[in-house]
Amino acid sequence: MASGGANGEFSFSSSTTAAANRAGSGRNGLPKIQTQDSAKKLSDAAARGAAAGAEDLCYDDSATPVKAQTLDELHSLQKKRSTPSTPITAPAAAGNQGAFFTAMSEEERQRQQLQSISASLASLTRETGPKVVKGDPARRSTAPKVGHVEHYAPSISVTDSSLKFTHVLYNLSPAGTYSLFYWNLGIGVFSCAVLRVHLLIKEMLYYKKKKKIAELYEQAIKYEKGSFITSTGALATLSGAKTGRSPRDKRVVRDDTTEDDLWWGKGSPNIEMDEHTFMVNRERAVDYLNSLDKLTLPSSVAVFVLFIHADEITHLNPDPHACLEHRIKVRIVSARAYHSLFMHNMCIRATPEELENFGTPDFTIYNAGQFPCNRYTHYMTSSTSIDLNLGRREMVILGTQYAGEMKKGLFGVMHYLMPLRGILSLHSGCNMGKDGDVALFFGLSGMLPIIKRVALFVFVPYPLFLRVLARFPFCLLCTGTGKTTLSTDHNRYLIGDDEHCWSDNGVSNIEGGCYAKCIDLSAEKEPDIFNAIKFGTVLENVVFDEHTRQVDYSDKSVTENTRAAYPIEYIPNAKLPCVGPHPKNVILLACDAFGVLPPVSRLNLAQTMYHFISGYTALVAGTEDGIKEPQATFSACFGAAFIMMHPTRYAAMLAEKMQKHGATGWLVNTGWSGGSYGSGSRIKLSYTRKIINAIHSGELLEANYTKTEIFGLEIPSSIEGVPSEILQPANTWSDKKAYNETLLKLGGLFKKNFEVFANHKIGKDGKLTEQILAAGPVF
Ligand SMILES: Nc1ncnc2c1ncn2[C@@H]1O[C@H](COP(=O)(O)OP(=O)(O)O)[C@@H](O)[C@H]1O
Ligand SMILES: C=C(OP(=O)(O)O)C(=O)O
Ligand SMILES: [Ca+2]
Ligand SMILES: [Mn+2]
Repeated sequence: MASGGANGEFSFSSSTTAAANRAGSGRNGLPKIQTQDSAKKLSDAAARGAAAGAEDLCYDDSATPVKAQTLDELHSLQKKRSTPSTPITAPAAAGNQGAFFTAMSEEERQRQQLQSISASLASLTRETGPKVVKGDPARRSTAPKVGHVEHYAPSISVTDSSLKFTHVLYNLSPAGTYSLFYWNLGIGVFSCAVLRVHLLIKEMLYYKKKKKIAELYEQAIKYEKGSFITSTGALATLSGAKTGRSPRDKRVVRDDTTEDDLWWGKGSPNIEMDEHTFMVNRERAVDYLNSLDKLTLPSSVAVFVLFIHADEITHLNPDPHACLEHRIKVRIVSARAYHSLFMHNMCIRATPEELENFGTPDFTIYNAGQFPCNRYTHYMTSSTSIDLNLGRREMVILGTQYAGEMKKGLFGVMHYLMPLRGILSLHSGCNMGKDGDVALFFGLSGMLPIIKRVALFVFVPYPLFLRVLARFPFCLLCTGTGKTTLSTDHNRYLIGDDEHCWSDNGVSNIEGGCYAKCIDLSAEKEPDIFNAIKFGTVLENVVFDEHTRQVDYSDKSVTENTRAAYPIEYIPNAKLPCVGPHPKNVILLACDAFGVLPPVSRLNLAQTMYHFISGYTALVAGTEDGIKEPQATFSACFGAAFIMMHPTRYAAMLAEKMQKHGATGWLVNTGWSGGSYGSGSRIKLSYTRKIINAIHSGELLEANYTKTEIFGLEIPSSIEGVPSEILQPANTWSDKKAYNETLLKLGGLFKKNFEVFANHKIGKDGKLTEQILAAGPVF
């Protein structure tokens, strides 16, 4: 089946003799491409239909059943002792938001912003846009400023919702803080000669941010049960019944545009819906949001997802806004301050000037997560639906409050838009050494228990559905593979922990913040992440001591997927702006709970592609009777849940870029050693860090290698600081027979998973294709 680039140097042919070429495809088996300008756009026809006969690839997902049966129980889990006693009183009227801009009259600016918000919230079928009022209804003292738009409606009828005001909180900012910002800027300009410029930027961003955070905290604490300030100043919150993403409820509108560009059918993560159903859900979300007393729009209405082209940014240029070419202006409309603060932290924050000139958003998210979708609506299979409409540039969220849906939803949008521009979107962490050497860390999302028996889901009307969710008999628990943990490295500059782009000019972060797992977090093992949990950080689903407000990171009472979302400048050595040159090392992370993959192996290009397309990690299945066993998971491109086009399209782009820029591939097992889950143990994080250091420094390129059986992986004989015996998995298993059986079992699973990719032909040259097919396990 045709799939891939019209210009493609890369192709996957259905060669069955590929294995025969294996011997010749050692690590030097592939010549480097010398092309100068080979960032070729791959044909739009690439993705379609390619998955025929595929197994379902989208395994790395589904929402976590929360460990509570009622809302009260959920809230009681969060705190270690009694119920909260501190009365929350509304702060004395902060007055209305101050005027920071003089170019346009404040009056006019507000009127325009309110109108734009009203337009976003307008019902498309009934009355005009809602009357939008700025400010918290509880604080309002003066006459409200009202924004209102006329809307072309097929038939206008008036309902109660059109008679009420919708209160909108945005650009939450007590007047005066900006003067601090400008004061700081002044000092900054003065002391520029002595201070590193990026430190200044960090500080300025900090002050700019602070004002917004304070009010979002107040809103959360006042209106959202389960919101507390922890001992380090973070905002602890609960995400409700869903404590992980729900990829099986992620739907994409299939229309004329997406029909050709996107990957549909078996194996694809894009579950289709039609335009009409999208509009039904959109209307449902908008009606819900308008029925509320107030809405919060994060950090002002305008949150930028800023995406920068590295070429126009020399690495000393501190201005992250220098290049606007690939950024997308996103408006997030949500009911919860928690969601606003989350997106404020995770997106690239706009400057005051950008907010002033925000105009119409490029993309809008309607987050009505507290409200379920209606199962009588066509296509709906549960009370959760995350709906993407690329044509309308909108996303609607119903039935899940897990904030990660928003960030990963936008990632999906980038996975669509960027490849169309010849830019590769990556589900990877990224950091850079002092000498400018960049490393990418690919790995599957972790901590996403899979509900296996979805059929057991019995619909009970909200809010009783918590009871049902708690009763899933079987789920898979997996841990993260290490993107966030390993890219956050005290000796290197952090470019980002999760979502990047690789263009002709280098790498850039899509986001402006990090989303770290907190389970078992410790200051000793992960100091930078630990210290980033402070004022401004959103702390999801953690348990804390009611009196000391100290978080117990080992407590899994609410969920194992506890999370912290913080702005990237909370990491002391963040690289701002978050861009870097072309990667030198591409590290594929797998948490192998079978314990048979080596802690590190060097990959040739064909092997890198094989493992990139496979996207392996292992989950640990927990059953009701407490038996736990590893289960292989394959997720193409280490993120099948987020890609929009066929995996081979991204893989071909990665191969081309790695060849062109001479990047080396590595496979790092951050999982088990000395036996499978249950008998062996997880490789120590300190060892993995030593291994990663040896990759960064170039030490590992110089090592002596031996090749393994079955997978044909090249293992170094020694690494400074790591016991040599653990480098060869065979040595660490006491039961050699069990080792061989497990190795063969895993090899078989890889083979079976890859079958579906064997029939892909991209472009004319089948050479790399054959090599990739030969680069998997052979036995
Ligand atoms: N050897 C190891 N390498 C990497 N992470 C480890 C290791 N051992 C334990 N961990 C833990 O595993 C988790 C990795 O998760 P994370 O870095 O968030 O993954 P991702 O960002 O890829 O989803 C962290 O909680 C980390 O502390
Ligand atoms: C951000 C997420 O993933 P990760 O585990 O890759 O950090 C998520 O799943 O919500
Ligand atoms: Ca992820
Ligand atoms: Mn992560």
